[in-house]
Amino acid sequence: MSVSLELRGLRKEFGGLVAVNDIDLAIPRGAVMGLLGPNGSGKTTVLNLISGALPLTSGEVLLNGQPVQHLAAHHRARLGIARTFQLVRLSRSLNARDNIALSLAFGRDALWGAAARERADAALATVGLPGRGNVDVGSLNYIDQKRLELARAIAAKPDILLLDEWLAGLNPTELRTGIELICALKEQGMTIILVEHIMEAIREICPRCVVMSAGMKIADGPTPDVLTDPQVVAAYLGDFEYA
Ligand SMILES: Nc1ncnc2c1ncn2[C@@H]1O[C@H](COP(=O)(O)OP(=O)(O)OP(=O)(O)O)[C@@H](O)[C@H]1O
Repeated sequence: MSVSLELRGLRKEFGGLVAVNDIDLAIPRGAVMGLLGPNGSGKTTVLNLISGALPLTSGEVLLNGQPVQHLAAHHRARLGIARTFQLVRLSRSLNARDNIALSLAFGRDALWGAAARERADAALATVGLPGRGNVDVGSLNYIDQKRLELARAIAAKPDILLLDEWLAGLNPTELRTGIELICALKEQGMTIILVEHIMEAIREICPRCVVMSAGMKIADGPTPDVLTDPQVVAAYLGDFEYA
């Protein structure tokens, strides 16, 4: 399987703080990987460095073998990197369809007008919001706002989907729906990095997990092995007996 995304010596310093400490990682096309770690371990920063929301201090981000770390976020989006944010970011002055259509105009296919609206409606249907294009974003409940944000991310048909705690804040029924939705995207062959604290979801969705602690990668392997790795348990529990 060819490599879709590769990180080489990825490093981010904020002043004296090393938030991401020389991470190496290769994600094959179609793989679904969980990115775990205690609060503040650097997970969101890694997503920001991949998407281009933040400039890196050193290292490389390769998309399908091509270095992209020098490119702006919108350029990387056009090359096939899409993401959701920890806090939902939607435009409340636009309806659901136009939130997606607007981002498609700047996306990889630069779609406008009827073509963009059609693609937007298809994405809404994929995430369980069929026929809801005209609704005001403000009238959507929390899970539907999350669905809409996901629809916007997948509408551009990205190669890589970065989900930053997309399942956080959902009730148990919504969580089930959310997990099934991500599993359906996985079945379609999308390459996904899932930053998540909900272990039930990680176990169900991700065959592979990477764990970060204090900016470093401390584990990478099959999820059942990683979740029982003493070093990972220690990082989560602060139990230095195992460290
Ligand atoms: N823009 C920034 N400026 C300064 N420090 C930052 C910035 N963004 C993140 N940090 C710091 O970098 C470290 C890693 O933060 P990051 O948000 O990547 O962690 P995380 O693993 O995603 O945490 P959480 O699970 O709580 O979201 C933290 O110490 C954080 O305070």
